[in-house]
Amino acid sequence: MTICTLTEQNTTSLYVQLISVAELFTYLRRIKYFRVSKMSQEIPHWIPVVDLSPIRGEYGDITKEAYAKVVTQLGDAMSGIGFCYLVNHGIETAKVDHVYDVSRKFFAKPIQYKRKYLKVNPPENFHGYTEPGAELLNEAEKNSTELREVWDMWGWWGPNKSWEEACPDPVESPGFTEAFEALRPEMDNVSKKLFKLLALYLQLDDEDFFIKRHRNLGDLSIPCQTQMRSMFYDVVSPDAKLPPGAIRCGEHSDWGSITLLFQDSVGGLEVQNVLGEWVQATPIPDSIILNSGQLMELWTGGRLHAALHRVKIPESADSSGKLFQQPRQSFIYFVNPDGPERVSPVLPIREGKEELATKPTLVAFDHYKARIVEATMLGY
Ligand SMILES: O=C(O)CCC(=O)C(=O)O
Ligand SMILES: [Fe+2]
Repeated sequence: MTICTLTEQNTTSLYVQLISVAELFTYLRRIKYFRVSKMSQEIPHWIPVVDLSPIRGEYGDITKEAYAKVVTQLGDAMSGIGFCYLVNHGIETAKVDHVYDVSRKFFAKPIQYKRKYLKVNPPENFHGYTEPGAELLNEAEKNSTELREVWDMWGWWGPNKSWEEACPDPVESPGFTEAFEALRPEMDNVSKKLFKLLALYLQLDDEDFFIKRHRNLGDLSIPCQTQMRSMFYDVVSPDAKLPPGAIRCGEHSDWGSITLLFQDSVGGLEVQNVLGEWVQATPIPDSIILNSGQLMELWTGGRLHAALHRVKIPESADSSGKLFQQPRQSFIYFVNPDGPERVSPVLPIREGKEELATKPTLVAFDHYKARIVEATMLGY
């Protein structure tokens, strides 16, 4: 009996010595994944594509039968890797292209021009321009440098500067503000449909649970931190000395309810799956990438998890064999609950997400402000 036990122990320790620490880590995560994943049959090694054509059109016109055609696919994706591509989402391509166009023109302007629009009064208000390196989404890597520059278009305006004062000069940047504003109702419409689908998937008692907590969608008078964010990742010259830990966007999870992301064809976005592996979010033309944020994770007891993601600098060989980086443009609609909303789990805590049970109830406004302070300590 004793000999047998010793032999087992020896075998185990020998095995542990033979496999690398990295393999051990992956192995442990895998065990944990199989324990936590009762809903998804597959290990998420890719980002699923969800076709929204059954629910094209106005939120108010979509039937239960139409939602039923999409609900499982969307919900499985969001409770699996936590990310999916939305195709046939019905958002007008011309409006999306217009935002790309005005964004590229704005970011191409001299830094002196862009600095006129630096954010005033964050975290109370987060509208305006952010210089490269001034914001750090990866709170754990305080010494890294995130190379993106950002324009944030706050939705609710509150007691701050007037809209006209805070937006780029209409002569210097014609159509800039209008492009974002034209897209906003479209984003609100698709967001409401997604909230309906998620509530149906999760079988919440009230299928309008999320809708009721995002009345800011379509009503700009409601205090909230829903925002559009346009991001430009400039070319880095092959000979440039990058600061240590330079990355386009450090690993992080988003802060709010859901995120809708448009990216150009350059790529570089990666999503971490439950095994700790980085999965490429390869650009799919005309798609939107959807993911859930920290408040959605908390609300759903971890059923919809806020996956870590990052944007690496893509490198490819040019004719001289040097590495070069391509510029990249993306933009996001970050959907957040109405500001005073108090968020705590409404579903049983998912296995593996026990830490959520220990979190205090978060007030949407306070949570977002705390995240802004954390991310912007360097730059403002
Ligand atoms: O630019 C991207 O593709 C992603 C940026 C991002 O994840 C963020 O700003 O939260
Ligand atoms: Fe993000």
